[in-house]
Amino acid sequence: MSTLGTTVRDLQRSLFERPDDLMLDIGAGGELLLARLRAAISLLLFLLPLLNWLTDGTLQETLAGLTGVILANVLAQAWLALAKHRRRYRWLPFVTSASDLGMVTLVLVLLLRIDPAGALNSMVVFAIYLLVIFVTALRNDGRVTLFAGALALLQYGGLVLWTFLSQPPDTLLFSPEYGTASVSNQAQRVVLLVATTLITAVIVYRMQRLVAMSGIDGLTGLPNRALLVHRVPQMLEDAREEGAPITLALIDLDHFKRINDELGHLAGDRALRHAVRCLREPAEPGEMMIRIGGEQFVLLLRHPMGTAWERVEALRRRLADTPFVPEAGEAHRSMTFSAGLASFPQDGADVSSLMRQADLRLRAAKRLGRNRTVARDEPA
Ligand SMILES: Nc1nc2c(ncn2[C@@H]2O[C@H](COP(=O)(O)OP(=O)(O)OP(=O)(O)O)[C@@H](O)[C@H]2O)c(=O)[nH]1
Repeated sequence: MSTLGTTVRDLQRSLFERPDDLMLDIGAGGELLLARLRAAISLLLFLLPLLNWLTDGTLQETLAGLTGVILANVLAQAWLALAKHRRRYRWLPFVTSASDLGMVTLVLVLLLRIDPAGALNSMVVFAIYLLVIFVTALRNDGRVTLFAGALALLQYGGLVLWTFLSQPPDTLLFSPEYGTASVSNQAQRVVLLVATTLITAVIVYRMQRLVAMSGIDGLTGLPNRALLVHRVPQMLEDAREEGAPITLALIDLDHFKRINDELGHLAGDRALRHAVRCLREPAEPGEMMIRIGGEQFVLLLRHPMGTAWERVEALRRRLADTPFVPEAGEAHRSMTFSAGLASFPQDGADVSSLMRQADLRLRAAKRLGRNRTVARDEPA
């Protein structure tokens, strides 16, 4: 029961809360993929007015179709340009979903004027509502899925209601090609919209869980090495464009083997969690800590070298002043770390050169007696 409760709470969080930056970055990749697909499909749509003209359609119909397709292409190109932009626009998935749904509703309104029963019974147009909701899963953001589902319900439900209410009483909405549009078959479609929204929301939730599981270290709850490889290069790229400073600190706990040897591996795990709590609890905005393996961590600071050194020194003193208590009543153990710093772009233009430089300085810190932060090259 508690597992079910936890799942429901997690699901709620994934649907209503803003996902973290990693999730949003993955979603921005999905948005770009979708924008490319939309642009390609919009180009293909030019075939429709052409075919209409070739198959003896009226000039008025062809021109109306052409105007619609041009509008779809202009929008698709605008969304593509925004999705490609370096700056991630957090509102973009909401606006593009609304625009896609708006286009479907526009087509439906035009069809309703010609053949109301045919418009309401057309499976092709209705299926596009379902597709638009379904592809929100690529944005990795439950709020976008709920938004698209609610908007589709509002627009489609509104059109159905308006169509039925605007008919004279006892009129049968019938189309020779599409049959009768009845209240019950329209109600089924509304249920289908709700079901698609819920299924898509669950897919988003599962995708978020998978990303979290593959990118988070189970022992400490910190992001793991995967984040260093996938996210930090983009962070450096953004810093380069903005001319913002970034300093990478490579942190290694001192004599950690002794804790394991003397107190056992489980106490060693608790000591690791204790150290991480000490280093994380006063986290500054924009600061990111990654467990890259064993008792080694990378701390990314949005500061130039001098300020970063002061910050890491403050953390070092904090850990040294907060002893680890293995079990209630047992003797306290003092813990310390050594750190090597490298700043971007002076010490390296990419993650591996920054790591190499920070590692050299970390080794120097260990050599010089541990429990210190080294920010310059020391003679070997
Ligand atoms: N309990 C526990 N121990 C770990 C974990 N990961 C790595 N270790 C231990 O961390 C210790 C690292 O030892 P060393 O690399 O020799 O370094 P150290 O003892 O910290 O010494 P210096 O780094 O030279 O100060 C090893 O005993 C590993 O078994 C973990 O997740 N849990």
